[in-house]
Amino acid sequence: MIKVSEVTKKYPARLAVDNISFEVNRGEIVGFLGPNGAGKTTTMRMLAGYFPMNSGSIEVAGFDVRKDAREVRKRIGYLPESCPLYPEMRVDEYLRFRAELKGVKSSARKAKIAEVKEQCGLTDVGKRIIGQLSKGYRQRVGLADSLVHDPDLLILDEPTVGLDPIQIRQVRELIKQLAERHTILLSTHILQEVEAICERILIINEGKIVASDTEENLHRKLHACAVIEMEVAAEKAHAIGRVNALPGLDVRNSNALPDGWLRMEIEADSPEMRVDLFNLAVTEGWVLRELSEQEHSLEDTFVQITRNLGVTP
Ligand SMILES: Nc1ncnc2c1ncn2[C@@H]1O[C@H](COP(=O)(O)OP(=O)(O)OP(=O)(O)O)[C@@H](O)[C@H]1O
Repeated sequence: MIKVSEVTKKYPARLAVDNISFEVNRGEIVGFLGPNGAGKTTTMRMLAGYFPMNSGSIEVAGFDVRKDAREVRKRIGYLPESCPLYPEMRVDEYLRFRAELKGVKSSARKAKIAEVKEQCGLTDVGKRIIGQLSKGYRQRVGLADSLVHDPDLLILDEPTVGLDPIQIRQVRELIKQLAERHTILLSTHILQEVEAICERILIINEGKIVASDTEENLHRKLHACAVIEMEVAAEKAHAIGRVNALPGLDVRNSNALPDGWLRMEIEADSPEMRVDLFNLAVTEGWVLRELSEQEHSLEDTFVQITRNLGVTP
């Protein structure tokens, strides 16, 4: 659905996108992640045909963004970061205007507008003035606008930025529903958003694509070893010495707790080494009250990927 090949974009004082290539398949929901200034918005604007690139090529549904801009725009629904709505217009009026501009046939316009309003939960606010709506509702109007010409592909740039937690949840639910019928590329720096919505993650950092995989695979690639948390009733120096004496296990943090308990964070070659630790506790006669594998969050993974490149997100 999207094929980006060796694309570069330079601003006068900054190389914003540096020779990136990636693909998005039809039906996929891909999260486009990156720290501030990484190049997400610039890439999305180029994809939507709003920004020229310096070199490389972008195809959307087989059409070249530069040569067949009209065909590409027909197939893309683009929700920019700050949605340029007309605040003095009423919702219905605005959607009619946008549908006309996007070439929706006049005979189909009324039904299409009703459909996207229904999809975006706007049915009751058609007569309201956009500038008087809450930010969450304005965002829905932006989404309805991006859908009105029935595009195959949705490009959503930080769709929940500035919304309150309830609105964020509603917009996420809406995006999930849209994902049933559309291919979606969604930029965000909110990691929970990616976890909640996306099937695959593209990470961009300093204008370069540094990772592209499912969340699970990214975790697996980055965290080949495991961290095990263990709490035992044992004397600190002795217990650490005994754990470290086992091959493939290394105590990286320890904390003596009240009542003689000791908490250890142990790096292990594999999570299965919890069995070795259990056997050690039995042999040593330690009372054991916790033995668990630490979960890696997407945040850990993201920080590690960007830190590996010498950048703090
Ligand atoms: N119109 C512009 N002129 C000059 N430099 C720009 C322009 N737009 C963006 N930049 C710079 O290009 C780089 C990439 O910006 P971009 O907005 O694409 O990043 P982003 O990943 O979307 O960031 P954010 O998460 O903060 O929105 C940044 O260093 C930014 O300052």
